[in-house]
Amino acid sequence: MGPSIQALIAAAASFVVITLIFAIMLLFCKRTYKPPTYRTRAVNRPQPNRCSDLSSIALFDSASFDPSLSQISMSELIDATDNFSTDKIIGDGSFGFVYKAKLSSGVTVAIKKLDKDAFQGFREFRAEMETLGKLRHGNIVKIFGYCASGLDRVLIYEFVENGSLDQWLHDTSRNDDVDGSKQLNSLCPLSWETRVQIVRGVANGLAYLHGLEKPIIHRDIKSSNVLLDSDFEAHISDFGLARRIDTSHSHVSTQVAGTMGYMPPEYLGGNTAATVMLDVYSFGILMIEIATQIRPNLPVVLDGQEVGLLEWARTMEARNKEIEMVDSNISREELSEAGVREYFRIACMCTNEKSRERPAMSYVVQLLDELVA
Ligand SMILES: Nc1ncnc2c1ncn2[C@@H]1O[C@H](COP(=O)(O)OP(=O)(O)OP(=O)(O)O)[C@@H](O)[C@H]1O
Repeated sequence: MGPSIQALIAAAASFVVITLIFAIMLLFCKRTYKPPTYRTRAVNRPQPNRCSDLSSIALFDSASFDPSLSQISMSELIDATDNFSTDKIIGDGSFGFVYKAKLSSGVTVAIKKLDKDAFQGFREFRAEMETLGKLRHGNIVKIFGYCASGLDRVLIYEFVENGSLDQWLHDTSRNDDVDGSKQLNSLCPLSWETRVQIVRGVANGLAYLHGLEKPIIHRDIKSSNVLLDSDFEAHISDFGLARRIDTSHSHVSTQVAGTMGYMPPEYLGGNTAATVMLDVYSFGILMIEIATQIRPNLPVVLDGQEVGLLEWARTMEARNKEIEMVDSNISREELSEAGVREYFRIACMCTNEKSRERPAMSYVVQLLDELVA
């Protein structure tokens, strides 16, 4: 009798111990599991910690928006997108999906529906409406209208036919032939001439933003925020992090945000006073990315060692090996040595460690005009 009671107690004790171990493991897994995500926007994204935060930012004053922008009803957007059907998705940004749709007027637009639970989404909506909503320039994407219904916020843009530069540079599926064989289509890879034209367009758009009476810092210049129209003309998009500088100041104090690989050293070091030189640096990195077809956050091998893209580009430039840096898919006959050298010289000027020594975008436009000529 005695041993069987002991055996029972031992069995019960082991059951309790095993259950406890399982419970602890479950708890641990729940805490550490993070769903996979390919959204990589802000390095420092403010999160709502009180309900009032969300409701105060959710309220908006449409009086500060440009009156020429159309306010579009949610029912029209639901009709145009088949109730935001996944078939209509053309992109996925940090704050929601982007849909392609035709409005009842017949205009084709890109519709960005901001995630309802994203606090930053409401800020993005306001920032876009209050900056981009008032801008008119050939190298800046046009906002067509908006929809604010309950907690839903939707931004409606002109549709830019050739999508983002990022896709043209890095999305290899674009090169897949129908039967899956890797055959480059006639536009891929982008020619050197087209790349220089795109760079010039972005420079022109930035020079416009920085030259406004109250300059605008974009703060997130990168290849996925450059859209290409049917003529491969560049249109700067995504003004969710943009800030206006007051006329009496040369900077704006703000939280550090942006995309890794494109942010200047002074900003990464925690300096929260953002100036237009922040965009100049990101633009220089973008120039290197466009020429080399290498993502700025990936390491490059130099003399058998992995280094950052910028360090590699600077070293190669110092060794007069600019042509070797150019994407190997571009025919060498297309390249002029002097032109490529000047291209990288401009990129290196823009990415100077010292922000004060970077050139103004208006001067960069001048240099690029001479390069094109
Ligand atoms: N006006 C537009 N016309 C055509 N395509 C667009 C337009 N706006 C956005 N897209 C597509 O949707 C994608 C997502 O855009 P979005 O600005 O939301 O995010 P992102 O810039 O790619 O990423 P993140 O938000 O992390 O910076 C773009 O890369 C582009 O392919």
